[in-house]
Amino acid sequence: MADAWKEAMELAEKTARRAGEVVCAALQVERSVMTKSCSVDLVTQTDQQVEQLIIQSVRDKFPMHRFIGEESVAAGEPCVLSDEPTWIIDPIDGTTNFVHAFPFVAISIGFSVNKQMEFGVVFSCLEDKMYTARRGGGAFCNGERLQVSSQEDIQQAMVCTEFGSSRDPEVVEKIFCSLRAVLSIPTHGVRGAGTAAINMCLVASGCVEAYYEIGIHVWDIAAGALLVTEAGGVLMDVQGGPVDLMSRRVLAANSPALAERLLQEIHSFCPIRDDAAPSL
Ligand SMILES: O=P(O)(O)OC[C@@]1(O)O[C@H](CO)[C@@H](O)[C@@H]1O
Ligand SMILES: [Mg+2]
Ligand SMILES: [Mg+2]
Repeated sequence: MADAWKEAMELAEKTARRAGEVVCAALQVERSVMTKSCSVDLVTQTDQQVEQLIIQSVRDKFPMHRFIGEESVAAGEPCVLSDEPTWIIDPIDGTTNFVHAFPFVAISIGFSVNKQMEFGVVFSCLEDKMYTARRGGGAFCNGERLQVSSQEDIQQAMVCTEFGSSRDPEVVEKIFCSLRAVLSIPTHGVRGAGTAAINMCLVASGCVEAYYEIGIHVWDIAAGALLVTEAGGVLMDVQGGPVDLMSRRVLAANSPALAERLLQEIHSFCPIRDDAAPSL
């Protein structure tokens, strides 16, 4: 049976690669750094330029499709996931890495229909790694099939998480309490690429057994979520139960058992949802 979204997925890969060229070129020149929600929540003109490049490329081919783009939302566009075909875009995941030329920077493009992810594309442009997943079609990196780790023992697991961009003392305390608890299980180690999208690709690749974070946004994880499940992994909320892409909480793991063990150590909290009505 023909794949209704084959052309769209091909466009996503082609556009992610073009966007990666823009990001790599921008790394060679001075970068204009601005801030959003706080002094450490960074954005650059390149983020905005890349998002517009992706949206325009899609609009030219699919004028009726909808968008949830990180920088469009920051500029006041609604963050609403409907049943309509919707492109969920993080033009640069790892902007802080990009500003510091820390070599993990990704373009993340997820595609949803009827609130179900149909494909995900994450281009780690400094590594030249194109991660792709099609619902029911598997997950790949540069054409090589991905499979999550088969490690079942949490005490032999590597876990990814991030410190995030909140510097609220209560949030920082919870992040460090979770970090201490996960490390003290003990696990082999905790790592963070500085981008949720690449952290989820590392789970899908079997390089780490799990990734959790509270504070991410739907555009950080939409594409990576499908990569994880198509590579045989699982997604959960950090307190168990099904993942909610708008909740700003995610736990991705190689197996339900390891996820259930890990969530016992996470000190959770509830950020304002991505789809929450804007405060007056
Ligand atoms: O604003 P960006 O760069 O699109 O994304 C923010 C982000 O990189 O920061 C977190 C790490 O603190 C990641 O989980 C998340 O992907
Ligand atoms: Mg991001
Ligand atoms: Mg971003």
